[in-house]
Amino acid sequence: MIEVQNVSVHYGQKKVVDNLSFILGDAELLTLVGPTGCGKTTILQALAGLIPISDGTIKLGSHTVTATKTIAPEKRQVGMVFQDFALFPHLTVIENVSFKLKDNAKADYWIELLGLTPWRDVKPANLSGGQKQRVALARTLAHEPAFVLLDEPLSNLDAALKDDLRWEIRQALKEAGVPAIWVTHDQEEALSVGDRIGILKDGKLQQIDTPENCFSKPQSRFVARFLGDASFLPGTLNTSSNIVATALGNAPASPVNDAQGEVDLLLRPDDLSLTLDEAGNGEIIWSRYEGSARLYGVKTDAGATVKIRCSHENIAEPGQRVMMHIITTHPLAVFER
Ligand SMILES: Nc1ncnc2c1ncn2[C@@H]1O[C@H](COP(=O)(O)OP(=O)(O)OP(=O)(O)O)[C@@H](O)[C@H]1O
Repeated sequence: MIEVQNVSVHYGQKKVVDNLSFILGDAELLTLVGPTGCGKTTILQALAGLIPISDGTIKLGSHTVTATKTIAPEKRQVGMVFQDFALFPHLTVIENVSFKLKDNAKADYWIELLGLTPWRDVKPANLSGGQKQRVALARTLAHEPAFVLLDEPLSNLDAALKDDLRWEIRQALKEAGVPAIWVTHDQEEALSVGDRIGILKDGKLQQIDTPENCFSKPQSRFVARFLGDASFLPGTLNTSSNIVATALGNAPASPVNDAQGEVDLLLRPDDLSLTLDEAGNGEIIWSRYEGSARLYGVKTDAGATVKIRCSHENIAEPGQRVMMHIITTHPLAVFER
């Protein structure tokens, strides 16, 4: 278990992590996202013991760290995985994974589990990026860490490789049964691999919850925008029925911070249908081809702009009139105007 309570970190006078608190259960995977410079790497470094904290408490199993009572990184039993793999170039895969291990069986176990057996006696220069990252993970897990910190582990890899490897890494961490924190700048990655996701801004945790809750019940417009395409459509909330009425139809509402009366409804691009219709309620202003889908920017007749994602077969051009309807049936977040 990792327990972080009211932790702050300063670089000189500048507070870069501000009153951070969360508890991570055994085998739980937390993904941390946020704009560049928001403090993600600093949090990992503080947990690893590479930089001191200026306030608060970190509990790592039986160890407790404070601003005045620190514990050396090598005593924290931390496993770290970096974007640049950090392998020894002169050692083979098995030598890298079993480095400083007394028992090679653990190295063999993770080499096999991560599909590296055919490359057991090969040096890193002869491996692909994905294979190198598997070796780095095998080495980390073979040393039986109490917790694992991953700093952008996939950012040096091709898009095609990332999808499979993110699942393999998640499965391996679950197999190891240790708590892990995975820092990424890729919102989609954070939403898909994390048991929970934490969204940071200026060193402060804005929200920490399941990916589903953070995406569909964001506690702020910042979180709503950061996790995906977000349009805000004016509406009026009926608080007794929790239905919001908008120019594009009614929808069940999930009010944020007791929003009421005149509100803005959060719409994701899949929450709306779109058909060509001269007598419709808006006009296409731009279109973006995405391969399997098309994303449209549409101006409603009332003057709001919304984004709508449709099948690639649904072709509309800027300037064409369209009819839009809200099609989602689950409650949508509404914010005070
Ligand atoms: N050694 C340092 N000395 C002074 N300031 C630093 C140092 N390292 C980082 N910072 C500052 O601390 C803040 C947080 O940096 P950090 O690297 O943790 O952000 P990040 O969220 O990981 O960013 P990115 O997504 O770009 O990697 C930034 O404003 C950065 O400029």
